[in-house]
Amino acid sequence: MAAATATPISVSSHCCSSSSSANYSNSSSIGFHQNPYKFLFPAVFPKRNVSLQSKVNPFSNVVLMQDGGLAATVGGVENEKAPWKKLKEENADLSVVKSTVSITVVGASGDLAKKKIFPALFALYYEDCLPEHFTIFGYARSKMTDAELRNMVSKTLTCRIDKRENCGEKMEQFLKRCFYHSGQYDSQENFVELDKKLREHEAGRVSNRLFYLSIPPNIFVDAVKCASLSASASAGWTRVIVEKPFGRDSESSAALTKSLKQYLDEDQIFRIDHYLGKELVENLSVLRFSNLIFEPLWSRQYIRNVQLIFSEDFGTEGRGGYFDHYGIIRDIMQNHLLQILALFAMETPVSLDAEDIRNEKVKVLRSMRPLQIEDVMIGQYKSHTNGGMSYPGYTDDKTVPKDSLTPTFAAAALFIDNARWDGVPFLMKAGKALHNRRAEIRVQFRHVPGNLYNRNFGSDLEQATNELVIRVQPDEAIYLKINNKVPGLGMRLDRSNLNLLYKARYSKEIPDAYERLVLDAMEGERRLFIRSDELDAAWALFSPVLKELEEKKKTPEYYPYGSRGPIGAHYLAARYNVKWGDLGVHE
Ligand SMILES: NC(=O)C1=CN([C@@H]2O[C@H](COP(=O)(O)OP(=O)(O)OC[C@H]3O[C@@H](n4cnc5c(N)ncnc54)[C@H](OP(=O)(O)O)[C@@H]3O)[C@@H](O)[C@H]2O)C=CC1
Ligand SMILES: O=C1O[C@H](COP(=O)(O)O)[C@@H](O)[C@H](O)[C@H]1O
Repeated sequence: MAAATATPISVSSHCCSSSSSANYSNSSSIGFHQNPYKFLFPAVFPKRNVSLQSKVNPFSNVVLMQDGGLAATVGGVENEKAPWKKLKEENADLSVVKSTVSITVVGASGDLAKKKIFPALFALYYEDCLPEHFTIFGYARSKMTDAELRNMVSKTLTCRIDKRENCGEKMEQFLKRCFYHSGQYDSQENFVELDKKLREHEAGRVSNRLFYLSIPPNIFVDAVKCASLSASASAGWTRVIVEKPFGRDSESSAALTKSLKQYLDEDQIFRIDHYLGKELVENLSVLRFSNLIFEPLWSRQYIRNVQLIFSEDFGTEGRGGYFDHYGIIRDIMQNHLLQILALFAMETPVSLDAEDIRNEKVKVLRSMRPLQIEDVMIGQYKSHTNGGMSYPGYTDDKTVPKDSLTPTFAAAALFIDNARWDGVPFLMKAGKALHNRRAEIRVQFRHVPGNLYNRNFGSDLEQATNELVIRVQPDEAIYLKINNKVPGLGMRLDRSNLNLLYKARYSKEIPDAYERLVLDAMEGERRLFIRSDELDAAWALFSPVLKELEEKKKTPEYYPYGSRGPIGAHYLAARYNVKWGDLGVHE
């Protein structure tokens, strides 16, 4: 980062309206070797908003310092352009900021690359969120020319930008920056070839390199080794985004971390959990820490239980081979739902800096009790016929063993043994092939003591419970269920929702989680990525029970494809005097 004494050449700008306390200093992520240029050549990225203040006023100023650094302040200038673009327009001296970013999608021929990564990169390009100089390389074993990669990418660019103005033109420009190199994941020679091509495109600029590992986990380490030894940036930073799964238990996860750290420093590793990039998950901290009305209620004193619910209305279609080795607990609970739980339950961090937030998340995870076998139930979907349509069971998938006991559904009760949350059940429920697709957090508050209106609620006091729902997807919303009087001369009570429905409140589309996360990785913002100690703490909670379930060959409770899931989930909740909030008529 520019020295505090450097004189700013005033350039104000704004690009992406994502919040971020991004760190441009590059001081801790500087390639595999010490980088002598680190303070002189930060990557030229559109600086995003840096504080909560900028959430309210989502525009940031980017200041080019005379020593070539970029600094950001929060300002009020509405300017949708990227800093580098603005710099150019204002004829600022760009010679000091001639750096470039090369993004290599390793596993470019695969499902995730097509479905998420290339569309996210294009969306970032469309929104002017990528730096002026960038190159994208696809890398995989499949033989492809640049033209074939571009064709593949253009066919699968079904992103949210599709219908926007100039989309076709932008896409053409974008595709011209995309290239392909075919190679093995364990061949240093092939990565040397990649390095050579990258250098040609970098054309002598200070290069920063981002590798996105979109490959099966068994080849993560090979690819990291080759990228590290043969294709890391010589002057700028090198970072690697790693996709889950990060192991399948504590031991394998620790082994993976150890292997990765042979070639990378911890701060070069960006372990992605795409749920952390979802808008409503990002908003969780804002909701808690910037509204006086919530934080005082955020404890065992007022909260009866918290529910983290994930459901999908499709099965493992096409991913059965992967899924059968992991199951729903590892696929969804140990990562996505637990990450949300940690953000929900952590203490107030010292600041919004990545390390402060991650420190608090680790603390809360380490205060949790490892999941006990009696506090978990598992299910598996079976085939079902409805209205002449027939839906396959999990084991009908050809890539799944016929006798598989892998859970496609699970419900669990977790506890945080600290002063704030002692005794409050945190219930998780996750399943595939259910009746709807949804991810949400439900917070059920305690009953009003000595409620004057008790008799107006009849016998079911549950009806009167206040509930805060944070619907992560679809139809992103935050709503609070309250009790009110029905207008009229009588005294009849009703239950209503105070509803912040995002699509009604905001016309701007919500970016895909991958856009936010890829941009964060390029900016060196680690807040939404998983640190290794977080990962260890997360596995410590689930590994023992996963082992026990497997050793005991616990049979899952079968539920029909498209149903609301197994009955056992209700019994589990009932043990803790909880009713799932997503089942009522007034969901
Ligand atoms: N797909 C998804 O929705 C999600 C995926 N993930 C994770 O992202 C990563 C990539 O996922 P996805 O794209 O679905 O994976 P794929 O199975 O599509 O694999 C990606 C690429 O890796 C190469 N590959 C596949 N199997 C092997 C193998 N056994 N040995 C060597 N290379 C192989 C193939 O490229 P080629 O043959 O050309 O080399 C393939 O195109 C995985 O870690 C996955 O767990 C995480 C969340 C969601
Ligand atoms: O990580 C995963 O997430 C997807 C669900 O992601 P979403 O953003 O579409 O909700 C899930 O289907 C997949 O099994 C899992 O690996």
